[in-house]
Amino acid sequence: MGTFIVIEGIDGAGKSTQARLLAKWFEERGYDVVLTKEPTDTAFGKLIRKLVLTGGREGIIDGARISHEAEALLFAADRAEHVAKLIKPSIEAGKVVISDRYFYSSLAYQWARGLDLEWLIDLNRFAVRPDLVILLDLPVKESMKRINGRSIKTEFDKIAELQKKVRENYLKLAERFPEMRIVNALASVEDIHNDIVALVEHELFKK
Ligand SMILES: Nc1ncnc2c1ncn2[C@@H]1O[C@H](COP(=O)(O)OP(=O)(O)O)[C@@H](O)[C@H]1O
Ligand SMILES: Cc1cn([C@H]2C[C@H](O)[C@@H](COP(=O)(O)OP(=O)(O)O)O2)c(=O)[nH]c1=O
Repeated sequence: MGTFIVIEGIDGAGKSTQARLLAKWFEERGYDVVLTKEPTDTAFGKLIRKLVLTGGREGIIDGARISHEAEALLFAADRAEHVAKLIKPSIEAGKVVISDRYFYSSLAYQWARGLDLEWLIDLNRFAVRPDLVILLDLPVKESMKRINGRSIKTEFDKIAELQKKVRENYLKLAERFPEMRIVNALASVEDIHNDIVALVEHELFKK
């Protein structure tokens, strides 16, 4: 059996940067690595980008934004395909799977949208549990600085407010899910990478 590692955190926390570095670290040690992300690049992911992640007309059906419940179901559908077609087969083939976001994103974000946490957990029960989840934690102000210049999808303050709630949710989830480990993402890229490697070595190779 392979290994399944997930990187989580608010937008701009450094997930994709660290996922890439961790993938390289495993590759240099001879592992067969699958680096992947959610939302995926499949038709489901494209539908999410069209219906959920745009502030424009595309996210509107019959004059109203799509509901938060429909959002949660779209993310779950995308994830179901991701698990069935890529994650499960890769783990079974003995590979190291590294995913930039997973169902913890649905819990943190859709919960922040006001949906019921227990419903979200039930909805995502099909999703195989990772061996390790790295939660990159940093203040929203810092993440905002990092993504400044990226296309802002809605009004800035509203995003900051949502991200604050999402950050708090992640920290609460880390108390509930023992596979989640908090890493201080305020450090340099290199220091964070070293912290992640130390966790991987400690958590996955201790036996
Ligand atoms: N530790 C860090 N310190 C400063 N800037 C960083 C750090 N890690 C990543 N960045 C930069 O911040 C931005 C967001 O990083 P990224 O890895 O894309 O985050 P995410 O995938 O979580 O949205 C990028 O421009 C990246 O180069
Ligand atoms: C996977 C997932 C992401 N999201 C949110 C987090 C991000 O703000 C947004 C898009 O993720 P992001 O990582 O920014 O992907 P991309 O850069 O490809 O658009 O979707 C959820 O709300 N629920 C989920 O289940």
